[in-house]
Amino acid sequence: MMNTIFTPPLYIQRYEFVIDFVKKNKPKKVVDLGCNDCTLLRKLKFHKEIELLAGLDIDSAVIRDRMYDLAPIPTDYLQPGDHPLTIELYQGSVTERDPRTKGFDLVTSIELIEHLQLEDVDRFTEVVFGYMAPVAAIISTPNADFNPLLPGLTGFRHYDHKFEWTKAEFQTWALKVCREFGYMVAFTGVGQIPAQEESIGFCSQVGVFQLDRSGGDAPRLQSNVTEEHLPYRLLYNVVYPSLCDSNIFQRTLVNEVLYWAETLKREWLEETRGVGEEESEQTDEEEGCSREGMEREESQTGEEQADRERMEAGGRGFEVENEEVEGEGRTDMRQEEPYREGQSVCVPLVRLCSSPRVQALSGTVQCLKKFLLEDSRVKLTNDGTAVVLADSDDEDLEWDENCDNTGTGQFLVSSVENEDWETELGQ
Ligand SMILES: C[S@@+](CC[C@H](N)C(=O)[O-])C[C@H]1O[C@@H](n2cnc3c(N)ncnc32)[C@H](O)[C@@H]1O
Ligand SMILES: [Mg+2]
Repeated sequence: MMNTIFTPPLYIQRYEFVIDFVKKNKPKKVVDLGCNDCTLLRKLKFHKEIELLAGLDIDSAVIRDRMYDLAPIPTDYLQPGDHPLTIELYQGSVTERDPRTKGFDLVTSIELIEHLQLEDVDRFTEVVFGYMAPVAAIISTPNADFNPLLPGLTGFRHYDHKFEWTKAEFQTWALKVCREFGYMVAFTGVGQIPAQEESIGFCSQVGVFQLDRSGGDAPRLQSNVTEEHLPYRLLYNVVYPSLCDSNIFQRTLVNEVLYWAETLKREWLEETRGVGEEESEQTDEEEGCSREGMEREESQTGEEQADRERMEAGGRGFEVENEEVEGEGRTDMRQEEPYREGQSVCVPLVRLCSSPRVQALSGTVQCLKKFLLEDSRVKLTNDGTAVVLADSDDEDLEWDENCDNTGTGQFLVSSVENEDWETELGQ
């Protein structure tokens, strides 16, 4: 009923209120008490600053209902985020203390307290503000003063509500919390009817509590439970892949480098083949001379043009002009093109940095070199300035031990890597 008179619906406005707070305050650890089917958690999951997102509800069935919607999706593996994210869902009561809920930056309790008996509200108050002691807490509950404006409402707004507080009652409770536990509170809310009497306030009243650090340490409740006592039951726990994990970082960078190097190689082979055909009537093509062909400015194709545009779009891609690149000191754009060495094609690291993603991951050519030197899946030239690839269009078929002049079998390894991905993604 309530939702029909507000646009967007009242429950959405409550979630948006929390999301706006998160955007402004960037908490790293957030726990939602009375998380129900995790709707708010699903929205918060996209806020990159959050590193630990927890949910608690007394009703395990309602959590289980959609908890797997919080699982990482294939994109999370293919493009891991910069920040770590752990999600934990617990079944338990807000009236009990569990050490896993301590140390949070933000506790949210949206339309929960009115479902508790009043004596349990006292326990909730002690647990949240005395024991969990978050930096901030957002508590929302119906505003009984607003009820006369709700068409057709007799009694409470929901059959399970044990009480509905007026503005004055909510504020009395909140100010007592502040005094006892060392918090400051701001009163606000969501859901207003235009031209309503201002004194009535919002349909859902909200208290935003902030730990008051001005007066030193606030009094904290002594816990009479041992820290080993874990009354909440962990129902679901997932750690998202992130670039903070060095294995994931390395794998992401190598995949990106191999993909981009193969793309550049293929484009370059197509271009040199075109040049080769033009020149074939005049000269016998020798191995190693294709690079000269590429240096012919007039041979620029549409793809090369696109490449150069990509390089420019990469912005920092060619800061390498200021960097010392070991070996030949390549600073000439033309010398950054792939070149042939025996049966291999070498793609300069400088050129690979024209991929904005490779650039963003590695930072500089020197760092890229360092990362790749540590990885057996990538073969570098002796001077470490270029990635060595098999000189063929279909490396899976043709890059066998006979043509692997590097002895690393790098593409066999990298295709195993691809199979790993498929297993991981369940494809
Ligand atoms: C009205 S729903 C609100 C759900 C959600 N916060 C939202 O805004 O959409 C109240 C939730 O609190 C949960 N709940 C009730 N008593 C609880 C308790 N003692 N401890 C933890 N959760 C409780 C209920 O199971 C229910 O999911
Ligand atoms: Mg309610």
